[in-house]
Order: sequence, then structure tokens, then C-alpha cells
Amino acid sequence: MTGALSLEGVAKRFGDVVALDDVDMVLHEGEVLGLIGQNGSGKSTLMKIMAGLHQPDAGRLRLGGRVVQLRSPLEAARAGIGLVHQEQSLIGSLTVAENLFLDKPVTFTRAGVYRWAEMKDQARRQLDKIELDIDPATPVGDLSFAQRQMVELAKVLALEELVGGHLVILFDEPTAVLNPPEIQALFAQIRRIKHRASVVFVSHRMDEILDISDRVYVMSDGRNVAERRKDEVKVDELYELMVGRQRAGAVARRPRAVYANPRPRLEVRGLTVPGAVRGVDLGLAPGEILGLIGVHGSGAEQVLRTVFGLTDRWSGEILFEGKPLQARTPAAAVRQGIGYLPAERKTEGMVRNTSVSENMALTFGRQHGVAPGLLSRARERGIVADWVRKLAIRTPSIDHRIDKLSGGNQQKAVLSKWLIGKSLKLLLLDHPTRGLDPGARADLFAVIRELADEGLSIVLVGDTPDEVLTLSDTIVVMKDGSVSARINDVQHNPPTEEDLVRAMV
Ligand SMILES: Nc1ncnc2c1ncn2[C@@H]1O[C@H](COP(=O)(O)OP(=O)(O)OP(=O)(O)O)[C@@H](O)[C@H]1O
Repeated sequence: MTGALSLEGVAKRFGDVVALDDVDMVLHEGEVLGLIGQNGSGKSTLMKIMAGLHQPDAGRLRLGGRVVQLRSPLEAARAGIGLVHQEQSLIGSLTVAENLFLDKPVTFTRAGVYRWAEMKDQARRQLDKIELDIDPATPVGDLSFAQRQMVELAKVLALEELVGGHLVILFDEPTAVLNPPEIQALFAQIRRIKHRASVVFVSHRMDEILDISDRVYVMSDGRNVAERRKDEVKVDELYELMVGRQRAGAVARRPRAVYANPRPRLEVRGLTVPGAVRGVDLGLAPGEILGLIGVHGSGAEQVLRTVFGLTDRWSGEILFEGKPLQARTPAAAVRQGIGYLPAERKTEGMVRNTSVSENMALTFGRQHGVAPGLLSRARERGIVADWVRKLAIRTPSIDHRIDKLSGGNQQKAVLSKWLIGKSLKLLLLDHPTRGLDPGARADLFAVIRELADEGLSIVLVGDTPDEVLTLSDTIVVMKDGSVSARINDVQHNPPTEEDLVRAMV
């Protein structure tokens, strides 16, 4: 059976790295195909080949049985294949309507000038396809993240009129930054459109993959190693196929060490950041893990950024080990033993064009109690190599350029920079598991617990209720800049996921 789109013997190398090796795949009409695999297993490369962003070194693609060559995203679009980007591709200063038709030949221009009424009309028709009730004249920059994602989908669906038929829609980790109700809204729309489109869907969340997909392909080391129908497989088997080991049960945390007279490590009182955070109080003991959770724009991320010295205008009090924070800059924060993992690892956390080891060793000397540059290079390389092993960072060597790693492996490398720290007292983690495969996530959870058991205090902004429930001693839910729920002693007194979601939205 040829299917709507099929890949035969597709291979792709980047220098010495084999990203894809002899991959066969068939996507049927009207089905949702889930694509899973560990970080660096080749999922994004496969998606990019289907979207015309990469050319395969060997093998072929067939569309409706006919061999096709997709030399650019434009050629893929003309063939009816569209990618809903993870890093969104819309232009913030343009309106929704302009974005929808930006890359398409359109009928509503005269001498290069848009006929607005007609354009808005056609945009409305596209938005109606997915029941998206926003004004086409809205600048994209004013939309929420979830709304922008929906506009991306509408933009791909607008290809229907162009190709006059069946579409192939590729989603690369679309749910990574959506909250539970937004994910359900996206799934509802995928189900609505799937009778007239075929969908490939990449996610690291197994329950989600089983919820939305009809069939699942498992990638490992650039190969397609297993295929399962939704009705013949369970989450645990998918996990094992992908990670190569069984899912560990939830590891119980040791009770937090109780200090005779515990001086809080961090106290935040009445923290207010104009337009983002209103009157937030937090306290954190040595060895405590505080889970912060909220939807996009809840202010949780802003609290972390302010403690780390990244916010200019704020009021309230932040005490670190009983004293007001010194000079309010990231450099001063690091000097006091505070580490911060930004959510935007690519723009804030990583020095591009440099190697994995240079990135990981950035804060090294200081953290090992010597001036930068004084730590012996051999010792430095040894410690870096240990962490590469510990977090299973997939890289040809520690001298490989960090921006050539897969997304998840870049994140692991950026994170280890802080975990390596010896003198760290407070670690602020903004969405630390985003983009990590389930095995990597479990490894990271174990490391976070170990560090807390050794006395490190951790504040973590979680992606999912499940994540903060598993890790935290205390959970604080934020909504519209304020605290909407606070749960102490989570391990003995756990709320349900529903309780948390209710406080979030
Ligand atoms: N532009 C590139 N240059 C060099 N190597 C690359 C490039 N793109 C991908 N690779 C390598 O190809 C392999 C597959 O990467 P890919 O991004 O497809 O993995 P992935 O399964 O999507 O991973 P993740 O879950 O981390 O996003 C990795 O080893 C990666 O380092």
C-alpha cells in the first residue's frame, strides 16, 4: 500500500553523524501517525525531509504513489505538505490575515496592493475551519502562544485551496508549551480535520501520543525500530521500545533533612513586577524543592528571572540566607551560589559556535573554588565527560559544536553546566524537562532529587501537573501574576492533577 505519503530507504548524514539510516515509513490517508524516539534519534530530521527543509542523501519520497522531490518548503507546500513549527514561524508585527497568506500566491492583490476586505474574508474562512474565533486584523504579536499555534495550523490548512485536495500536516512537538486545556483544544481540531488530511505528530509524552495517534512509529539511532497500532500497545511498552529499559516506578524522596533552626534559604515577600507578578510570597528551606506551575503568562517564570537578577523593575523583598540580595544582577546571583536554567535555552543558555565541553565548563572554575581557567584542563574534561555519560548526552565527542546537537541534547548540555556546580545553594529551573525524552526526563528527576537530598534548594517551573507532583515538597500555583493555590508537604498530602489544573485556569 502506498499511502498518502511514503518514505523508502531514506538516509541523511551530517558530517560523520548518521541522522537517518534506511528509514521506511507509510502515512495513510486520514490517519494520525505518532512519531517517538529518544533525543537525537532522528525525528526532527525526518520531519524536515518531509517538509522540504532537508534533502535526503539516499532513498525517496512518494506522494499518492508518485515519486516526488521536495527541494524547498515552498515545493513541499505546493505538494500539500505543511509543517506546524515548534519554534513558531509567524511574524509578530503582521496581522493574522497577512501571516496566513504570506507564503502563498493570492488572488486578492491589485498592482501589489492587498484588497483588505477580500483578504479578511478569506482569512475568516480559514480560521473557521478550526473554529478559531479571532479577528483576522489582529497583529500576531498580540495573541497568546496557543492562539499563535492555532494560526500556524490554519496557515497550513490554507494550502487546501492551493492544492485542491488532501494535505499532509506535520507537527513537531506542538504540545510542549501548551497547558492541558489547550492541548485538548488542539486535539479536538486535529480530530475534526483528519478525514481530509494525514498527520504526523511528534511528542515526548507517551500518554498524549496514544491519545491522538492511530499508529505509532518508534525511532532509535536514526532507524525506524518498531511500529504499533494504538489498540495493541500501552504506554509502558512504548517507553521500553524507545528507551530500551522499563519505566522505573516513582522513586520516593527521602524526607527532607530537618535542621534544628532552619534559616530559610530564600524568602520572597510581596514580590511585584509591573504587568507580570502581583504580591507573591514564597519561602524555601535548604534541600527543599518548590514546584511552581501556571499557564503561559501566569508570572511563574518571571519570579525566577527576578530572583536571578534579570528583571529591572520590581518591588517587594527578596532575602537570600536572611539577607537582602546583593547587587541585583545575574553575575552577583551566580557569585552567591544561585544558578538559573532559562526556558529559552537556545537564546539565553547556550554559547553557540562553541563546543559541548566549553559550554558545560562555563561556570566551572568558580564552582570548584578556583578562578576561571585555573582548573586543570584534564580534570575539567573528565568532569564534563562524566556528566555527558550521566545524562546520556548524545554527542560524537565533548568537542562537538553544541548547536549541532539535537534539541533535547542541547538542553541536557546547558543544564549540566549548573548541575556540575559544587558551591551551588539555590537552583532555579525554568521548564527543565521541555524537549527531553522520557528516559532523559527520568534521569533528570533522579539527579534533581539527589541534589536536593544533599541540601541544594530548588525552585522549578514545571510543564505539567504530573511533573511538579512527582518532584516537589511544596507546590505553588500561579494565575494572572498571583498565587492561586499553595500546597505544603506534597509527598504526604498530594493534591490531584485536576486540583492543580483548576487553580491554573
Ligand atoms: N544541522 C545539523 N548539523 C549537524 N548535525 C545535525 C543537524 N541536525 C541534526 N543533527 C544530528 O542528527 C541527529 C538526529 O537529530 P534530530 O534533531 O533529528 O533528533 P530528534 O530525534 O529530533 O531529537 P530531539 O528529541 O532531541 O529533538 C543528532 O545526532 C543530531 O546531532
